[in-house]
Amino acid sequence: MTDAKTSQSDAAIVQIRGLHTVLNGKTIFDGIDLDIPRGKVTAIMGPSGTGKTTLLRHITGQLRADAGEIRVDGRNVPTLSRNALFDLREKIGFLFQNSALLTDFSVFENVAFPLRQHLKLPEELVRNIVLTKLQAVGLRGAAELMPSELSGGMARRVALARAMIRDPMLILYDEPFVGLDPIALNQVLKLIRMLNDTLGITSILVAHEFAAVARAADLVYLIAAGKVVARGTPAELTRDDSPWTKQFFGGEADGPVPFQYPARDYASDLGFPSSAPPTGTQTAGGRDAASLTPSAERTAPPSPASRARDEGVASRHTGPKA
Ligand SMILES: Nc1ncnc2c1ncn2[C@@H]1O[C@H](COP(=O)(O)OP(=O)(O)OP(=O)(O)O)[C@@H](O)[C@H]1O
Repeated sequence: MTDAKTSQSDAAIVQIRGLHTVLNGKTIFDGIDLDIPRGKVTAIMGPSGTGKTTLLRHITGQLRADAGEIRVDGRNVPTLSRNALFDLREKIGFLFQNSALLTDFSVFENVAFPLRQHLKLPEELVRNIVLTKLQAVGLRGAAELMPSELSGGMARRVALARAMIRDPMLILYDEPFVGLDPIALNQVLKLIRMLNDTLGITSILVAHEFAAVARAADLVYLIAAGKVVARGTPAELTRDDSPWTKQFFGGEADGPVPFQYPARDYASDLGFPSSAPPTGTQTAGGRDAASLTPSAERTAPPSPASRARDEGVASRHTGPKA
């Protein structure tokens, strides 16, 4: 695992220790430790379904962990009262991939919404704050447009203005680049970096696009199979040659990231006697936490049942391939 000069525990705004999460019987996190350095852009990457959004939900206290500490700005989130949690969330901005704009409200009213919802400010002040944020994302001139009149990239930037409206200490971006053309993607990317630096906030960026992440992030965590499998600057991860980083950043179909979603033994699912050993707790990556060996390193010949499970192509009529 690589290391990064940028992260030190004492500078971390988010500190996660020993995080364990099981959802629907599936282990999503199997003892994760993670530090998000203050004032930096940290990317969380990993295969689909590995728990990146779940991690964001832990940070905001929307989802309780089965075990572990999640400290945000020094406060242990799982132990916070309802009011303390509410106070904490006031300091966190969110940007989701679908932008989540209110379709019946103008751009101006969408951005003003969090101010109007929580604070009783004079209208002139609301107007100044909203226009300042819209100016920062380049859309002051679009203040009177409705969401249906915006391109995907513009909608994302409006959502970004709304996420910043209350000057958060931390912004969480959940796949902010999805569906954007290269120009819009680069605009959002530049904004994430620029707002982080000029406003002195901390950003957590969940994204799949490594080329974009490499340009915006100071630090990258790669999560897979319930664990942090790599951590470092984008340059460090590019050089890292562990099977996880090679497969994930090389976009290769084969490697430790399994193709199959965790499932019961294939042969017994098809009504044949099972020759597979009993499986332990499945991780989000779909493999037992204790058996993260890349497939190339497995030495024993596969049993018919495990071959059928790996290949996943046998039909109900022919049964698993022998
Ligand atoms: N509330 C829930 N109850 C049960 N299972 C859940 C719940 N939320 C998420 N999961 C499961 O947890 C796993 C992780 O989901 P999550 O959305 O965090 O993954 P992700 O890494 O963000 O995926 P993607 O990159 O595809 O968005 C998935 O297998 C999902 O089905």
